[in-house]
Amino acid sequence: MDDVPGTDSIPTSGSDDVAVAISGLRKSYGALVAVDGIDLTLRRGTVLALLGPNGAGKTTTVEICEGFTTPDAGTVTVLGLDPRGDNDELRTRIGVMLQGGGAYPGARAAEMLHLCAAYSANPLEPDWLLDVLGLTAVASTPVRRLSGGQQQRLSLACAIVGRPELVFLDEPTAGLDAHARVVVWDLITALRADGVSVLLTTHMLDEAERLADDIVIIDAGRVVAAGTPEELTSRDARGLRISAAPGIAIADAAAAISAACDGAVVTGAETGPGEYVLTGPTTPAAIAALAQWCAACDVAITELRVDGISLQDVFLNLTGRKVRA
Ligand SMILES: Nc1ncnc2c1ncn2[C@@H]1O[C@H](COP(=O)(O)OP(=O)(O)OP(=O)(O)O)[C@@H](O)[C@H]1O
Repeated sequence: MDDVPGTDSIPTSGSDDVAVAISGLRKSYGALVAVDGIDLTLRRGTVLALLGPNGAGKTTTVEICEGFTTPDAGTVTVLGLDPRGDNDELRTRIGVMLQGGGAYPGARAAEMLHLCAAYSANPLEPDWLLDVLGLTAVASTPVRRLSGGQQQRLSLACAIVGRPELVFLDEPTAGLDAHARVVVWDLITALRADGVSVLLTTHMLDEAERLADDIVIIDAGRVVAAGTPEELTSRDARGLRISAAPGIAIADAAAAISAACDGAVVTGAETGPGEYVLTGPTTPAAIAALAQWCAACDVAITELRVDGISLQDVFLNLTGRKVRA
């Protein structure tokens, strides 16, 4: 994709190189603790992916940054400003893509985008954006008649048409087909290349791995891991993958390998029904210990591989496999 046209004028100056700084952030809804002491930093001109299972607190965190929700404790600065106290100034400098759109349902797609563009002193060309996002053919279709994926793309267009310095994208590719996902990924890459900072929430590990400079994994309102995609996946870069019956005591297998390998750190996870990964040593001693454990426990392995560890393995190891409410 071409660069976003005319983005030389995007202001990236500021007192520092931080777009979003969050420290000790907390938010509860009654007895439910949605955000439980989150710290994170989005560097200017980079993409940060906030990853987490359902209900982890991603949207709450982003809504606090956008000024829509008041935190109970902690500090948040966005482009050096207070999201609630300085909301009027921030509105002109940030772009927000909400889950579920936020457009006027009666307006036509192009009208909607032109309306969003009219709020900016120096907007992107709306018709160019419609074209890039594959929406030209539905430009005069009322928003309520657009498909879910078309509404999602229009929502993204509305978030970026005003040339924001910083854009919040809440699950930007949820519900999009494979072609549309790639278009959105290319657009996010082009925004980053033009100096725009992006805070992205996603469930899609491949999306985070592909787009993000930094990844923060949260679970139950807390940060459980943070780093570059490379840092997160090279922490335990290799492991043993096995296929066997679902539900075997993989933690016991991990303990057996650890005991045979001088107490090396070994973690076991079932990454899919009957599919397991044991992160840690892959030496002959580790494989022999695994085989001995299988023999002792009457576990039949149908496949054994020595493999690299993916972000999905790291994510499942950290957040478990239980489906969240
Ligand atoms: N306005 C609210 N009132 C009560 N509970 C809320 C409210 N908003 C969020 N929650 C709860 O706070 C927790 C965190 O929700 P949040 O939407 O931030 O999670 P998420 O990580 O974005 O989840 P998902 O991936 O499913 O969108 C959830 O248990 C949710 O039910």
